[in-house]
Amino acid sequence: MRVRLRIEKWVGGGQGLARTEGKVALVRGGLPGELVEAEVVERKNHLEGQVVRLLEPHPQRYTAYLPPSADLPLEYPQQLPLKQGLVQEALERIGKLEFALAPIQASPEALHYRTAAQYALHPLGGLAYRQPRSEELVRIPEDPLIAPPLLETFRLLSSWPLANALEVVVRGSLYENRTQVGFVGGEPRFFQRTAQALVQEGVAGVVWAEASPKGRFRGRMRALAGETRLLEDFGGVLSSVSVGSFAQVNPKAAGLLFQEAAQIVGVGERALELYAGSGVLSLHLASRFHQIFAIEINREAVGRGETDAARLGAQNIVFKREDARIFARFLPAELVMVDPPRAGLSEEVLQGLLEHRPQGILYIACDPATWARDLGKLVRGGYTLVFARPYDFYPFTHHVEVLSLLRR
Ligand SMILES: C[S@@+](CC[C@H](N)C(=O)[O-])C[C@H]1O[C@@H](n2cnc3c(N)ncnc32)[C@H](O)[C@@H]1O
Repeated sequence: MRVRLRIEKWVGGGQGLARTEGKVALVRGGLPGELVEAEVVERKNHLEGQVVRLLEPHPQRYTAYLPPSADLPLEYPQQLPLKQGLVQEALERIGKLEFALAPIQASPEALHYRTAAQYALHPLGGLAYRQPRSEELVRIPEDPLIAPPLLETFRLLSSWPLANALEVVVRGSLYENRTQVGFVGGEPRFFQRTAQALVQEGVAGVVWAEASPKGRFRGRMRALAGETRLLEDFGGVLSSVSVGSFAQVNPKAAGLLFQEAAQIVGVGERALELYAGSGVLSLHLASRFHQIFAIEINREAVGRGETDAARLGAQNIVFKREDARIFARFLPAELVMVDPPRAGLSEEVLQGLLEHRPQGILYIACDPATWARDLGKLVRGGYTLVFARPYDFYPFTHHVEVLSLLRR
């Protein structure tokens, strides 16, 4: 059904909220203040849909080309109060907490900031994005969100027939000004010659990964050509990254967050970092604690962390390839730092924190909703929220990171 809506505000997940005939409508593709025409369907308690026509666009709507993943087409300065509002609202509505956030930290670059990107391969050649919630592929001629080292790789991959892969992943380093490429799907032998050619063209390394139902790079992987790791600068700490496991995609913005985290945690005997990745945060805190345990489930990330700590002489960081749920084995610790995936903390980790009650909990989050849910439980369990600041790691999208500190 087609309706005319005035978007009142932006809510979690990048949807515009509007009201029509006593009902709430949540629609994608609209910005606060805009008058739009939307195609909506009836859900249990609300309407849901997609903007099909802008009747009165936002005066600061961003009109240059953006890929479909960029769901916040607004001039950069206007994006920041929206994101601040999303986090503040999550804290109040989901966490049931009254707390004034510190002002959002903008990304040092509004465009060309991403050092990692995944694309589908279009059957007619070229790189594509899958439309949200559909299998439809949209060919993308350029990607203004990717950082300079990735631009040449994007161009190379766009011009080559890569029909055997399901997806291609690019990871770059600003520090080295180079990239790695990962092909997902098909068989490694399909990509051998392409991998060698890419390395000849200046790509640092190429890997292949099977299309695993467990997720990207969670199944078999094989190095096809060149190097498997690059060094990246995260706020003055040189840490390794690789195409096959997690690393922050906006190193300049993440570097600012790690630096502020190191300033606010104080000093102590022992700290634990859960969901540590390759331990970049632990490396930032190495001089503040006598010993740090970095707990991470991904073997490759743990391997990179151990190599980084050895290269940087941080002998007091001990990596453990473990599930965060067993963190209590490494207690007591004055500080527990967590940076979980979007789902937030598992019930076991939350209960463990409430039972063992470390003095401080540093919580870094990439999903304000699950962060607010977890913070509500920690505060009702006796912790006080003493600091929280949103960080914009992902300009032109609804995503926002948060740095926060709780004390008991
Ligand atoms: C959001 S990333 C943060 C990584 C790191 N702190 C950083 O900034 O680079 C989340 C990390 O948690 C890891 N992870 C996911 N589930 C886990 C679990 N149950 N136990 C331990 N680590 C887990 C992932 O492999 C990933 O490296």
